[in-house]
Amino acid sequence: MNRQELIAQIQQKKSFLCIGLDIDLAKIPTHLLAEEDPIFEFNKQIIDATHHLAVSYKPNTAFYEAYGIKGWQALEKTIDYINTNYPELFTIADAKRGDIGNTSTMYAKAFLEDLNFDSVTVAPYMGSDSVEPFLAFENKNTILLALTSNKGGVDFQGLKTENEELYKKVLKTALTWKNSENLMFVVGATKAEYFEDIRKIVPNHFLLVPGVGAQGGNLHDVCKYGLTKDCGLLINSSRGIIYAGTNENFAQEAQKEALKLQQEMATILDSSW
Ligand SMILES: O=c1ccn([C@@H]2O[C@H](COP(=O)(O)O)[C@@H](O)[C@H]2O)c(=O)[nH]1
Repeated sequence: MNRQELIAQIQQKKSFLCIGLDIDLAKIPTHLLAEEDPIFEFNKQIIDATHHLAVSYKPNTAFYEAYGIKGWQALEKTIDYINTNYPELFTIADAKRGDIGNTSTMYAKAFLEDLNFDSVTVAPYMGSDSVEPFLAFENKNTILLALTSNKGGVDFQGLKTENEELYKKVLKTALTWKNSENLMFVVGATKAEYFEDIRKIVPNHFLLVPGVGAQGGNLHDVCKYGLTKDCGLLINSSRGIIYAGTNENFAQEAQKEALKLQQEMATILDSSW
């Protein structure tokens, strides 16, 4: 999917919501455990109930890898289901990969080619040659960790190097890499006070913003400086939406939570566009 298609979808749905599919078998309704593939069945019902309110879905691969081969198969079925039934949706493999060049090429192939996600999250720690194999994929996005939502995110990302914080150095350096137009950046909603500075460095790139909902980040605080003329934001909520209900009505409960966020987003977009 290209940038214009993503922006068109945001405008049409008045939403920049990304729903996280972080499946924990201990948290899904117990009646689904009798299904042959409970993870896929859960995802399918969540996606069917919320696809008109969201522009993106983000399975975090940890929640699939943890269930071995069955988990990986559920991930494959989930991405195939989205690509077949809702091809307009922007898909993110939240895998946080990155390694020496030839290994990164294999990671990129696995997520962007074989599984056919639109994007994958990547850690910048190993530098340019660990990220450029991802950036080489046409019409795909590499979402680089910049300033993460967790408390310890600032342990390293906030360290000053050459008189500026490491996360700023990551943003500036990444812009010099080949195919940098294929970059997006992860910035946590819990770090809203940093968005003004971040937008000065990356005024046009999309930011994937996790941390709204269960982690306590606030949508309006993020939008104050994060929003651009093209929106420029994908706001992720995982647990806050998918585990809103615990019984047979779980998909409807998830839809209600997604609708609340979408309505807030529509108000924000209406007042800024
Ligand atoms: O800085 C980061 C980067 C990634 N994440 C991931 O996003 C979701 C958030 O889930 P919630 O349930 O909405 O808290 C999860 O997959 C994280 O691993 C993040 O939270 N922060």
